[in-house]
Amino acid sequence: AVSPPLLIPVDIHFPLYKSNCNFKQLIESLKEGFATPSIQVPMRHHHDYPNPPEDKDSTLLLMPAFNPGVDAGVKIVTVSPNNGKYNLPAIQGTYIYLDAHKGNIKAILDAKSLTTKRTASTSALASSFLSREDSSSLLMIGTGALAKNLIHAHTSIRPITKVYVWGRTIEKAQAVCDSLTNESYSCTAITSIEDKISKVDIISCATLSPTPLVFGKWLKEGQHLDLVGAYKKDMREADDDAIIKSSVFLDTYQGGLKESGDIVIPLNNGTLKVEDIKADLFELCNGAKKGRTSEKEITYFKSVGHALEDLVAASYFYNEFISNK
Ligand SMILES: NC(=O)C1=CN([C@@H]2O[C@H](COP(=O)(O)OP(=O)(O)OC[C@H]3O[C@@H](n4cnc5c(N)ncnc54)[C@H](OP(=O)(O)O)[C@@H]3O)[C@@H](O)[C@H]2O)C=CC1
Ligand SMILES: O=C(O)C1=NCCCC1
Repeated sequence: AVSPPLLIPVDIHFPLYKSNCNFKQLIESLKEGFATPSIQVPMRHHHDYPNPPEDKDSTLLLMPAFNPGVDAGVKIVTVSPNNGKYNLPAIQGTYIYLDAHKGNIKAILDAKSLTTKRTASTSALASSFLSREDSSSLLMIGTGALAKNLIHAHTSIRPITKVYVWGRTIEKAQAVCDSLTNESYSCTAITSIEDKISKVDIISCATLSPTPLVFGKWLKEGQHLDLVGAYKKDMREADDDAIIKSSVFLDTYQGGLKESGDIVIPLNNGTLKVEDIKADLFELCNGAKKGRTSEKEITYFKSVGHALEDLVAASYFYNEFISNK
C-alpha cells in the first residue's frame, strides 16, 4: 500500500510579510471575507491574567475561525502592555492555519506580523466606507508595531499627501517617519496632538493608553476617527464628547459591544445607545448598511479585532508564500 504524502506545514515569518503585503489586495480580500456568510467565528476567549513582575495585567486571546470545506485557523496571542520597556512588542503569538476538509496544518504564521497587517488593513477597509474620498491628511497617534502599517494601509486607499505622527517621545515619532522613505506623502513628527488634530482629515490611534488621547472638543466636521487600541473595558482612547459628535461604527458587534472602554463606558453611562451604532463591517461590506452619508459627518470607527480577519489574512499570506516558492 502507498502511504499518504506527509503534509509538512510551512513556516511563515517576518520577511514574507514585509515584502509580500500589498495592502490594496489584502483590504479587498478582507472586504470579500466580511461579505462571505459561510465563514464562522465563535466569540473569542479574552482572558486577563495577573502578571506579578509588572503592575499591569496581561491578556491572552484565543481566536478560532473556520470556512467550512475550505480553511480554518486559530490565533493565540498575548498582550503584555509593559513590554515597551524591554524593547519587545506588546502583541506576540502564533497562528495555526488549517485545511478545513482533511484537517492538516497548512502553515504556522508569526501572529505579531499577521496581526499588524490585518489590523491596519481592517482600519483602511473601514476608512474606505467612512472617510471622505478626498481625505489628504492623516494624524497617526502611537509609534508601536501598528503605526507604520496603519500609515501604509490608510495611504493606500486615500490621496494622502501629509502624515503627522505623535508619540510619547518625539524620537519614536521621528523613527516612524524616518522608516517611511520614498513615499508619495510627507511625514512629520509632532510633539502635541492638540496642535494638529483639528486640521487633519483622518485620525488613527493605536496605543496602550488607559485614558483618552482624543477629545471631542477638538474634532471638526468631515473628519474620520479610527480607534485601534483600548482592547479592554477599562481602557479608552477617545472621550464621551467624541462619541456625542460622531456617527459610531464597529468592526463587529460581537466583540465591539463587549470588549473596549471606548464603547462599553459610553454605553454604561448613557452617552451611547446600542441602537445609535450605525453599522459593523459585516453590514458595510455586504451592502446592508451605508457608511458616511454626508461631507460634514464625523465618523468614529472602533475595532477590537476579529478572527475572520486573521483567517482571511493567513490565507492571503499562505497563497503569497506558495506562489513565491
Ligand atoms: N483593534 C485591533 O484589532 C488590534 C488592536 N491592537 C491594540 O493596538 C494598540 C497598539 O498595538 P501595537 O502598535 O502592536 O503595540 P506596541 O506595543 O508596539 O505599541 C504601543 C504604543 O502605545 C504607546 N503607549 C503606551 N502607553 C501609552 C499611554 N499611556 N499613552 C500614550 N501612548 C501610549 C507606546 O508608546 P511608548 O513606545 O512610548 O511606550 C507605543 O507607541 C494596543 O493597545 C494593542 O493591544 C493590537 C492588535 C489588534
Ligand atoms: O488580535 C487581536 O484581535 C487583538 N485585539 C486586541 C488586542 C490585541 C490583539
